[in-house]
Amino acid sequence: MSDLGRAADGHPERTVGHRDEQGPPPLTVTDVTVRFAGLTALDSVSFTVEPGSVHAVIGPNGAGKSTCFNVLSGVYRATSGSVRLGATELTGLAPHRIAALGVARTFQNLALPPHATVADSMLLGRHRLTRAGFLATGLRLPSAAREERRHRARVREVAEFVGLAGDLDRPAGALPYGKQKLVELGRALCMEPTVLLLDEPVAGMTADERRRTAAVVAGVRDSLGISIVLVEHDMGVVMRLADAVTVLDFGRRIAGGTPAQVQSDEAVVRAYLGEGTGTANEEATP
Ligand SMILES: Nc1ncnc2c1ncn2[C@@H]1O[C@H](COP(=O)(O)OP(=O)(O)OP(=O)(O)O)[C@@H](O)[C@H]1O
Repeated sequence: MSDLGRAADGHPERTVGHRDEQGPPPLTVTDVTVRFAGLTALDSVSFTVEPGSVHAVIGPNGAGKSTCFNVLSGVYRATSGSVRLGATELTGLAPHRIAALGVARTFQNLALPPHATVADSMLLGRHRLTRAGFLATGLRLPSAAREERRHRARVREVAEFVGLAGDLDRPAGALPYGKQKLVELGRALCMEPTVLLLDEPVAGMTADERRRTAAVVAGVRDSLGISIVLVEHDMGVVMRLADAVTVLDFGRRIAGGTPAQVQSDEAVVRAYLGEGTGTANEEATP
């Protein structure tokens, strides 16, 4: 894969890179249904994540967002329907196979090794790209050392992109929460994904951290051309970042379109009002 693109904060010195000419393939969700012992968590949901776009999946509590995320990442198996990346069927594949096909994810709750440095945490993302076997690495053969140097250089580039260049040698667990979330994002980027699945990336963050993270996510799309699926409660971030929005309610897709379209959609407003948390645009300014 190519160099990283311009950093999300628009840092002028960083080079703009390009992904391959064709960009990532579309991620197509078709008629996905998930049932848990009598409860239909997703009911024939379809949407397409266009290449290089941010596609948000929103909805009131219990709407099926997490279930949808878990189907895309392979944690849950759809009862019926399909998920395809380009022509490749992802339905029923194990999470590591889906990751190996270029669909990386972050977690809603932090999933970092507590004492590892930022660099080592992000290096974990390079695992599937590592060629040297255990033996070569264990024996510290020159080929393995060369490969590790290459991966560490890449980790540095990614760290710079997400704004963590100054934190590489610090224990990830000692960083402020917002930065720890960026380490997770960086680790996912280190996998060189074509699609990034973000599970509530700004949950629990301060306003400043939210803004910074949103800028990094926008940079991932704009500079790297990676498609992003964003499951997020923060409407301000969704409305600012998303190119397209799918709205779920009680497991059904009740609306889809641009942020402006879904914001004024009656069914969407009703769904959010029904939850008693206000309208979909209540939190429009993060
Ligand atoms: N593993 C499971 N077993 C049984 N039921 C589940 C499971 N996971 C989710 N559900 C149910 O499926 C429905 C959809 O839940 P889901 O967590 O996908 O919604 P959500 O939109 O992510 O909600 P929230 O915003 O509260 O996180 C809910 O009724 C939930 O209780």
